[in-house]
Amino acid sequence: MPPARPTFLSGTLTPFLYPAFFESRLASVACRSRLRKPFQWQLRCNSTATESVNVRPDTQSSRLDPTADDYSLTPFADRCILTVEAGGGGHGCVSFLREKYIEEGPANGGDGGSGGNVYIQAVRGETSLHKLARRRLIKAGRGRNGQGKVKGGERGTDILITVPVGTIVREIQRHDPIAIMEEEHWKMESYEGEAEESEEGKGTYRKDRWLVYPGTVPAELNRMKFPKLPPPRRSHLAALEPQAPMWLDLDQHMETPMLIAAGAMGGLGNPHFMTPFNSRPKMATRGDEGLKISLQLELKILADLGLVGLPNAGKSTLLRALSNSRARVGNWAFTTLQPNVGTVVLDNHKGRPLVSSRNRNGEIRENFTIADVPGLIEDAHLDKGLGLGFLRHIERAAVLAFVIDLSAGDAVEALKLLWREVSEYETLRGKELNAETERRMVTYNPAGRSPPPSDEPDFDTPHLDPSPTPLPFLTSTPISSKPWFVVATKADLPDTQANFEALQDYLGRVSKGTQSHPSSKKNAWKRNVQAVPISAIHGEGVQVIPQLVMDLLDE
Ligand SMILES: Nc1nc2c(ncn2[C@@H]2O[C@H](COP(=O)(O)OP(=O)(O)OP(=O)(O)O)[C@@H](O)[C@H]2O)c(=O)[nH]1
Ligand SMILES: [Mg+2]
Repeated sequence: MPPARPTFLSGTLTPFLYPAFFESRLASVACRSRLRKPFQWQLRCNSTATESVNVRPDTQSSRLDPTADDYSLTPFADRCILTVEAGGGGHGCVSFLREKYIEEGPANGGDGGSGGNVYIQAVRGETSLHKLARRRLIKAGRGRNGQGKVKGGERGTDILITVPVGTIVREIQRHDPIAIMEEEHWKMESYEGEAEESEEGKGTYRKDRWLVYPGTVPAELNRMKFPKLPPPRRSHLAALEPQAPMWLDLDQHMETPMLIAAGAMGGLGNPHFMTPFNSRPKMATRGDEGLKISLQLELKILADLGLVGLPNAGKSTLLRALSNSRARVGNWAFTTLQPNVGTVVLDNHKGRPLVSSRNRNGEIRENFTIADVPGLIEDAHLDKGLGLGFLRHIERAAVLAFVIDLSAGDAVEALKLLWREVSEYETLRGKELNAETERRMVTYNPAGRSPPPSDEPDFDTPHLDPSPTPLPFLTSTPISSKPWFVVATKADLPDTQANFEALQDYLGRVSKGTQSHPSSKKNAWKRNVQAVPISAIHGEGVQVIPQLVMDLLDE
């Protein structure tokens, strides 16, 4: 008599889970996938229908059971430090009208063009910051210099930085040349006083601010009377810049870019310095330097679904089964060494969507993303294996799927081990956060005493530090309070059914509250925790996952 059919999310289980079925057909595939490890090959194939299996290991690979060299590696970075620089202004021009019969015409030098602006835009479809991580400096174009015949210089080219939705932009340090010039200007104003004012508002020659007529010799330069420097000017677009220090949470797709650094103003041409006493001024001002800001970009949300599992559990195969990803799959631990983010298309606009769901803004969801991270091992929270970096990625997924290999021993124990690591990490992060809050706490400082030395970032440094200290990692929702479910994989292998039933029974008790949550955290999420049996290698059982993820994303 066949064993009783267990009920699952979709009602009944597909036939691949039945021992009689896989012994005759699927064991051949299992053997092939294990051929790359000699011990397992012997173990497995001794027990099942090995004689009928005549499969050469690397010739019959499929998309879901690829050979180890059939993969594409997508570069990935979830954090980067970047310096953005607004374009500097072009210089003003010193020129005079020259025409037939007008030998010494009036000044006609044009103003310099303003520098290009730097914009940022969060767009759907981007999943990584690796392109920006490669470029440490992003600079907008400089304005062109003014020309004769009162021709103004051309504006510098703007730069648009595109980042994935869910990026947090934090400022580390900034160098604002206009702020420095403004300060200098007001100091001069107050010190010089009226005595200087009466002297025709005379200024002095400064090489960094003035440009003189080409060919002016030093002796002539000493005799030249320079007017007072004009007050520093900011582009009117600077009013649209976010307030300093910048902290942007770009958690939505942006239709239009946002300005983060406005280009500097161009210098003034010589007609600006004409006076009744000097109709042919031989000086113009230089263009201003652009604003420089060091920014730390970090992905707050890595993906909608994060796959958590022991090494070799089948996470990358599951990612391949759900998306078009070509993540590397191999029958050994730590095949995956950096996160792979795949996109599951729900609606390709070619008929009825796979799942119809709307996000919090009411927009129809066309896809969702999955992050396949390297496997966790015992004591991963102590940075063992590939350690803390990957626990940090798990922290940034909205929903978690614990991938458990049904053929690798007690599934409940495996789940408990994973949760233990995750919750230890959560405790560690909590402690780090408390220390950080204490450090930033404002202490009462009675008037008259000098304030304690501050280690806050300096927001107006004369020169930017080329390799600034990174800011602490962002904090997000505690992992245990995220919605989660279990993907019980390799259900096509023999003797996995009892293991699955025990797992389902355990999760039922956790949901009802008769069993403590595997993380042992108080506010842990445990509303109807589901277990989905699948065979990722055959793409069976995975169809229910998109709907389940959509339901949990709406939680
Ligand atoms: N029989 C069977 N084998 C599977 C299934 N899913 C994955 N495998 C095999 O299990 C092995 C490991 O699969 P991976 O997807 O690389 O596992 P992983 O969890 O990504 O491993 P790491 O990247 O090392 O953490 C491969 O040989 C797969 O072919 C399944 O559903 N059934
Ligand atoms: Mg993998």
